[in-house]
Amino acid sequence: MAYSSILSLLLLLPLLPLSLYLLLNRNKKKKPDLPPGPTNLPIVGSLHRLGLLPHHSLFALSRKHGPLMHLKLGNVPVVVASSADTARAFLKTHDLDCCSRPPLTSLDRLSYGFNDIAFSPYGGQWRELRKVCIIELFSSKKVLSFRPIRQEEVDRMVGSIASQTDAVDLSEELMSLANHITCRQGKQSNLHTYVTYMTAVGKRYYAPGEGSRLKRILAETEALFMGFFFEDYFPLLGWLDRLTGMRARLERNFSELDGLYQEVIDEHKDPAWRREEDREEDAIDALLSIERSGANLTDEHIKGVLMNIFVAGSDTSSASVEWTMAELMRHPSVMKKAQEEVRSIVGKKGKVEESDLDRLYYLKCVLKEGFRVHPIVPLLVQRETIQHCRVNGYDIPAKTRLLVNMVAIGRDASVWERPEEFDPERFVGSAIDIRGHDFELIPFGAGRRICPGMGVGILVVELALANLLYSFDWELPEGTTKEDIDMSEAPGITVHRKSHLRLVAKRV
Ligand code: HEM
Repeated sequence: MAYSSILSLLLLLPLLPLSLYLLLNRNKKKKPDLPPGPTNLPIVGSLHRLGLLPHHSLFALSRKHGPLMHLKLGNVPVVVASSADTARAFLKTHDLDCCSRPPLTSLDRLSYGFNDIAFSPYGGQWRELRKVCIIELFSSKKVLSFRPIRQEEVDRMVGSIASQTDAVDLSEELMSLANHITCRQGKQSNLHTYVTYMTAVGKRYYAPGEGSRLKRILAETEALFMGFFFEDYFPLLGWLDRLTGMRARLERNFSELDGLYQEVIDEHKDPAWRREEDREEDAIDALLSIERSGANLTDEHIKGVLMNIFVAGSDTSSASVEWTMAELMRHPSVMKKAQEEVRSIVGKKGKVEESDLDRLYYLKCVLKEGFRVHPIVPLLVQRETIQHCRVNGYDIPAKTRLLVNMVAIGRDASVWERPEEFDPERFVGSAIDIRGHDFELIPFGAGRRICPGMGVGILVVELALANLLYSFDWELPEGTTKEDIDMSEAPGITVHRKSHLRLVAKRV
């Protein structure tokens, strides 16, 4: 008996290492099968590869590593979607797994601890705030009710351009248009201001003096959004942000913006202001009355929403028209065709109105091509995965940052013929739309976090461009040719031209 036990023990002996291996690895997780990507250096990962225009650096990397790429920025895992298919996988198939936002240092501070829509993590609070704002700011009824204001401001821009004999700074005119629409001044005095087309910021912060103040503050906000904070990539080194001065800059910008928002809120809380006869109820009133009703909404949420509107609502529309006008100047035959369309459809009426826009088919093709070649928010707004998902057979762990690269998607040679060329004809007869269903072209994003201002953004851009083409013939300043037009980009979440677009406008 003892002999047979010893024998079976001896026979089992070779299996011992295998059993030990299985025992030791029982609780170990399988290593995730991550998408391919560049080799990451210790500590910095691939941060050194990004440069000032990360959408272009990432596009170059995706040509080497493919449409789904994994890399590390500092300590942080990042995936980059660079094709329509991978964008669809993240923003449609796995939208719920990927619809949060990363808690970046600057966003945290400037959104009052994520009490906003654009930068707050996915959850009940974001859903509530987005719902209120969609009803109060972005519903078709609201957008329609602000139509006269959009028209008046576009007319004002046309008048201002017509009054200039030298080359016009079109970038400045468009920026001014977008800001006027956002911060619409009231009829009477600067205290008795009334509704804006979407918020009601009250005073004309873009008026001389106030305007340059707002512009400077917002330029700094943009710079801080793109600024490098150690905390975001190396959480243990967050204290270095004090040494670099970034923390102090952030605090300064925060308190300037806070002062501005507080003024708007105090004004709306003032009983005299509230009784003002001429004043229609606006979004701030609506948010304040929800606050008064005891709902879980505070002044900080209202300030967070104001920040979103200042940042997301104005320079996006102006940049879209600016880039498209620059391309039209480089492509005179396209300009001519677009002008012929708008002039023949609108006739001798004197201006283009919103009711004309539906008939301007070629103009819409021109704008689509503008968005394809120059996506204004080229990496959308960074997202963060909420839970693990599998895309294209690869693991995408929870808490991975997601970048969707619109530059790569817009120049994907397997989708677009001659992708480097600006040619609106490619959209003639094409069913591709820009409203978040066709992932080849999603300038407003897609899925749950799609831009809620898309409807109004499209109207402003179409109305402004149509009137510029209808009212003027455009020439380059004397001594310059179309080859001289500088098409370089300035760094930022929203991509602007590096140099202002200056053109000579001839009234027709
Ligand atoms: C041509 C004009 C515009 C463009 C190209 C644009 C583009 C975008 C893009 C790409 C996103 C990110 C979407 C995503 O993550 O999937 C976004 C988000 C957003 N946009 Fe716009 N936008 C424009 C106009 C506006 C306007 C006029 C407003 C409002 C005043 C606005 C308010 C917002 C807000 C609040 C978000 C955050 C949505 C969320 O996270 O839930 N945008 N926009």
